[in-house]
Amino acid sequence: MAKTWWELQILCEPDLEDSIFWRLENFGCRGTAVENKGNASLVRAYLPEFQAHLLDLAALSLWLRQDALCVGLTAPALNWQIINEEDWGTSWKQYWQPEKIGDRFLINPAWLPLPETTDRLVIRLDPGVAFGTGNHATTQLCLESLEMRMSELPKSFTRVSTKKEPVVIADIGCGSGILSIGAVLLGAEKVYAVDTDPLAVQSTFSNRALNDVSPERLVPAEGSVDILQKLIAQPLDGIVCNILADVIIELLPEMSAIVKPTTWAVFSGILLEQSKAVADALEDNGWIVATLWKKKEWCCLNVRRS
Ligand SMILES: C[S@@+](CC[C@H](N)C(=O)[O-])C[C@H]1O[C@@H](n2cnc3c(N)ncnc32)[C@H](O)[C@@H]1O
Repeated sequence: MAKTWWELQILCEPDLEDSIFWRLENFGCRGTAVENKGNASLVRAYLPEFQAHLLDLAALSLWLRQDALCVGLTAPALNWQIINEEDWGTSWKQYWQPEKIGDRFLINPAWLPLPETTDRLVIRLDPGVAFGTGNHATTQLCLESLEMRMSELPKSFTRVSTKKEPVVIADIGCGSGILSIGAVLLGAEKVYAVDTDPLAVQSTFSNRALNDVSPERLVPAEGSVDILQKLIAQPLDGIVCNILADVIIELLPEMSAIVKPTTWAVFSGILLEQSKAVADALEDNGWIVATLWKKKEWCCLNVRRS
């Protein structure tokens, strides 16, 4: 575990938030938060000190500048400082507030009290070092798609299943487990949550406990489609996969082994300009693209097997 961390502070135009989050995620940052500063946004992110040299931070600054100038926006200002282990966990938490997503979800940070009354499905989260606080457009698109897909399940369906035909889902690239927990709350009988990053798997385990989801209903595992092939007893009813477009395209052929003619899937992590390449790859691998939903520069493809 790192003893010291870089705290990065990026003051930017609000329209740049998503591309900055994505850059930071790829840079290896753990935990990002955003605060409104008048007409601007202040993005904070944290990275173990040993993972980046000053030169890397300078390069990051250049990338952020280029990303902004490419879309005709003002270059953001990046500042950094070193902070201690004890401080990093608490420093970004104070900027992360409960957030409603779609018609049915409320994301509640683990350290804040639950609302006294709500008609929403509450996902309690402490993402720790994993991606998935719910404030990224791609996560929101996936939750909204799951909501739409799974609204056919009986309204009375809750954690205690009474449903005759269980819905079994895989969350590929689970991060904090936010989509897996969302799927369980919407009525999935069982969700397999896989991620190649062991810290993400650890985070999904913790969030499973935090949301009182039983180990039978949410099964986290380190790996990708390969591990799913070993874990599942029968083909999946649904897949949700929020990873980068290139990774999705690479994983598609392997997915054929875990689906059946009625399987549906939600793919996100796709920039609008990459949507055609992903849609073509999906069709080449036996999927029918039903809808494309967009938010900011990101999109989500809702697809089905037949
Ligand atoms: C954008 S995050 C999504 C997290 C969460 N599902 C959400 O929607 O907020 C993508 C996750 O995919 C994981 N990942 C990257 N490549 C992967 C692969 N080939 N197989 C499985 N997971 C992968 C990363 O470690 C990361 O946690």
